Amino acid sequence: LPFYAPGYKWDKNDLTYKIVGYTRQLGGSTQKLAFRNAFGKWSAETPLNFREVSSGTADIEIDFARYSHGDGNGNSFDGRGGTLAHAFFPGTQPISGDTHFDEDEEWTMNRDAGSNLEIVAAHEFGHALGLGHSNNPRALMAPYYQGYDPDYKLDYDDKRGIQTLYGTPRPT
Ligand SMILES: CC(C)C[C@H](CC(=O)NO)C(=O)N[C@H]1Cc2cn(c3ccccc23)CCCCCCNC1=O
Ligand SMILES: [Ca+2]
Ligand SMILES: [Zn+2]
Ligand SMILES: [Zn+2]
Repeated sequence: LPFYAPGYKWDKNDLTYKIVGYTRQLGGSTQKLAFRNAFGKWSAETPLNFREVSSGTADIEIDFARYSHGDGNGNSFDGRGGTLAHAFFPGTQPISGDTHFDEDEEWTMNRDAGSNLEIVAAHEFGHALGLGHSNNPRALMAPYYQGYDPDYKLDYDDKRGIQTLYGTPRPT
């Protein structure tokens, strides 16, 4: 079970997220839905709940940025292609859990072109919850974007990693 960052996890099940910035390439409601669905993949396998907030601070802050954008030297984006997005592991820093998307990518939804925002978001949120990369090429947490899949889902590997951190859903 080496596929998660040892020690980094949230110590609560109710997490908040805030969409700080949007891309101009997709409608705002499309982006909200993409993030909601991406969080839903993880909440379906754990006791975690995600709530969007529009003011104040949140555990996970989502934004789009390009090249150097103020979160440390090694974290600059690189224009179209290359790195698509990145996220910070859970923790107590303001940047902990934050997720950034490279604005220079072609962000798409529901079509086989560019980079699918929901799938990339689901990968990044895995990091924001404490997962590292998987060496299973079929896993969502694999380090390479696997292209558009209208029926993408968590691989067994992803479920095993997240449940190691947070356990399984609790009966309501
Ligand atoms: C998993 C994904 C959602 C997030 C990861 C980054 C990541 O792990 N974030 O948490 C990502 O962007 N991986 C690169 C890895 C990568 C592939 N190449 C690269 C060329 C240069 C730099 C990086 C890459 C070859 C060319 C293809 C470039 C376009 C696709 N890019 C990738 O798959
Ligand atoms: Ca890029
Ligand atoms: Zn960043
Ligand atoms: Zn990653």
